[in-house]
Amino acid sequence: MAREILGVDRPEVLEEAVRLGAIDRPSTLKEVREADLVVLAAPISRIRELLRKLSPTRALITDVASTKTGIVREAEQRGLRFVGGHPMAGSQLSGVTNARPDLFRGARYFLTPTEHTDPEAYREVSHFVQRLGAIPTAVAPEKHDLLMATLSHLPHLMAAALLKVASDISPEALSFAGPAFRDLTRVGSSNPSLWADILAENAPALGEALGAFAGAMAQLGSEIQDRKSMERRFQEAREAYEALGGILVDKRGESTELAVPVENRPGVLAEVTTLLGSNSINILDLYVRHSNTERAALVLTLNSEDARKAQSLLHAAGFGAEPL
Ligand SMILES: NC(=O)c1ccc[n+]([C@@H]2O[C@H](COP(=O)([O-])OP(=O)(O)OC[C@H]3O[C@@H](n4cnc5c(N)ncnc54)[C@H](O)[C@@H]3O)[C@@H](O)[C@H]2O)c1
Ligand SMILES: O=C(O)C(=O)C[C@]1(C(=O)O)C=C[C@@H](O)C=C1
Repeated sequence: MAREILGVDRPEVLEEAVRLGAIDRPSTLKEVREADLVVLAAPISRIRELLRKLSPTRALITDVASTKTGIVREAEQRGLRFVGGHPMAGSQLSGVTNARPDLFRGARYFLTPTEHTDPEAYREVSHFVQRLGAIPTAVAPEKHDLLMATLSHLPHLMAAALLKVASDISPEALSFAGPAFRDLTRVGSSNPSLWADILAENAPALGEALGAFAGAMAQLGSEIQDRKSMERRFQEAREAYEALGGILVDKRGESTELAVPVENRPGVLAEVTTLLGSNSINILDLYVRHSNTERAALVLTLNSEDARKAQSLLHAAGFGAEPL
């Protein structure tokens, strides 16, 4: 039987989703109660409301919300066939126009089963996640929320705080900011109502994370004139940074990181990406390693066969390109 993807949202969102090919046709909550799989991708407070509106149903339901404990509890209280989910992918952008088919490729995707989760339901959702190109990772809902408090929610609060501190200096202070400030504050432009929802939902765990952060800042503050201990702190920070998980590339296809040193000039990123794209080389992940404002290295993650091809194409075009 042919698969059909239905969407439920405001009419203008559904119209755009059909135009982009994200859904086959608009639908209603009543109709999706009969679906094989329902993915709830609304703000957290709306997801709780949707769980209530969908009950009772035998459909397998999952969600993508950034916090898990409250939603999983609500679904279980309603006796729904539910497996909580949370993709560690996305951006500060929102709305269907920013949807991308490759958004989840290589990303970690948390699933939060509990002792009440039907193993068959878990297998089905896990299979769905793998079909999106993501890597399912099981974790208990409470542990998930504790981890996210530090790894996602605290950085969003920090971005808001940094932007406020700089804006308070003087009206033009922000216009003088360099790459470090920009890197640290990107998520400060995230959707305000979505983030108000996420932060309120995870307030207890976030309180702990904020306390730990305030303690760490106070400690650093007390040591800033002690060069030895500052050096040790930055050495520790550097080692922790090296251990950061980035995009998870599917281990079935071996991958290689290629560093491409470039000058900071208009169009340089487009030159590299167009060269690779026009030779059918897919960039699995990309980040910029800054050294100063004149030069930087583009670090490209490619599958190993593509990396060899990319290296010779880049050399022929006058770029350096060395595996890391
Ligand atoms: N943006 C990210 O980076 C990211 C990453 C992982 C998880 N999430 C989670 O994904 C969820 C959605 O976030 P987003 O960034 O995609 O937001 P978004 O604003 O892009 O999309 C949310 C959509 O939900 C719709 N909606 C709101 N109430 C609804 C209802 N009652 N019924 C049907 N549709 C409704 C909105 O009209 C909108 O189209 C949130 O729970 C968020 O925590 C976001
Ligand atoms: O990259 C970003 O802009 C994000 O905010 C993505 C991000 C995060 O890493 O914190 C934000 C919220 C989601 O729940 C998952 C991922």
